[in-house]
Amino acid sequence: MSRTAPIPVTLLTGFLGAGKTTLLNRILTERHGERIAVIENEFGEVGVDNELLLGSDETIVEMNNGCICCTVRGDLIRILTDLAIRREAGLIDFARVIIETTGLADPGPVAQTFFADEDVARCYKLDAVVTVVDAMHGAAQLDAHGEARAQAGFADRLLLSKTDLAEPAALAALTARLRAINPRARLMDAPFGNAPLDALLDVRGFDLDAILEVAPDFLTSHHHHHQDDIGAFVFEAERDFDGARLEDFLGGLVMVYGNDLLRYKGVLAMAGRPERIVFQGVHMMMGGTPEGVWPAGQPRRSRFVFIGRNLPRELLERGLTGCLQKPVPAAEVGQ
Ligand SMILES: Nc1nc2c(ncn2[C@@H]2O[C@H](COP(=O)(O)OP(=O)(O)OP(=O)(O)O)[C@@H](O)[C@H]2O)c(=O)[nH]1
Repeated sequence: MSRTAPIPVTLLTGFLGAGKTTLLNRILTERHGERIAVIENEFGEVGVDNELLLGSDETIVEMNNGCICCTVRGDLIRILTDLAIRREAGLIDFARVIIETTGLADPGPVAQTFFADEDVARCYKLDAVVTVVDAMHGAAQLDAHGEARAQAGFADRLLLSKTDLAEPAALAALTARLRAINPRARLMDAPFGNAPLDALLDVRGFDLDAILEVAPDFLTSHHHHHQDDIGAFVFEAERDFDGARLEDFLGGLVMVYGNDLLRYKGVLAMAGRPERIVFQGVHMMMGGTPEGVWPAGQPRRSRFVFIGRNLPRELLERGLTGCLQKPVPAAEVGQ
């Protein structure tokens, strides 16, 4: 299909909330003079990350109907093939692809696609697996989740985010542990995605022989099972949130469920605030920042995604609905 050089692909991975989108935004907004096609895979059926990406004139393809490492691997092949065809026809232009996986993806099967599918292998070459590790929550994530260990094990680059928040002793212990899991990868501090671009792109790092050494069944294994108790809950609303009530509710929620709330994020409409409020949370750490305005002529529609273990869905539904501004009674409308 392709007569030109294979297109380099960077696989950006890391556990839920590690800082993948933050790093991606850093890459997209840096003046590197290159067009990048981005494939975003999110865990909930409704995505938020595409709204958080800054370099919006890039080609961005969303994959939200399943996790890239299992159910939607066929979609990934179709998307990659379609991008290559459109590029060759001169309809779009990009020099490389960055795939941001869900925080629960095992990068192994995704990397496998670049060797196992003929069309993909002809048009693309996997340049590197870049894994972001949260310096604050990383050790607990490595303990609890096989996916976090696989992400570290497959990495060509290990980037430590949130080094600004971690205790030096904990940081040293995590660094030693990552080096033991994956001595092959170059490891560096990258608070807020701050790492030199030339250390991330054109790494020519993905080494099939090295991978076959640590994962001999890499080219043949297909099955990956997510922990069944981890799920996503999506809440959408067209009434604004009451800021004080939302703060109270989320404060109480994380006190009780913080351990199991792996990740929550949203783009929210708050009463009295004209801007969109981007809300981010990982376990008990959360915060909101104003980011951009709502598109003119469209409803201020909030979208909130929670990812966690045994999520209290009913409580979330009731609690969040209770944080919305009360509807104006019909009798008062037009008075
Ligand atoms: N203090 C601090 N916060 C960070 C750093 N990197 C990322 N964050 C914050 O951590 C939160 C999660 O960051 P994201 O970049 O959205 O993480 P992600 O890996 O894309 O998350 P998911 O894709 O939802 O799993 C956001 O609130 C970021 O601002 C860092 O180095 N230091």
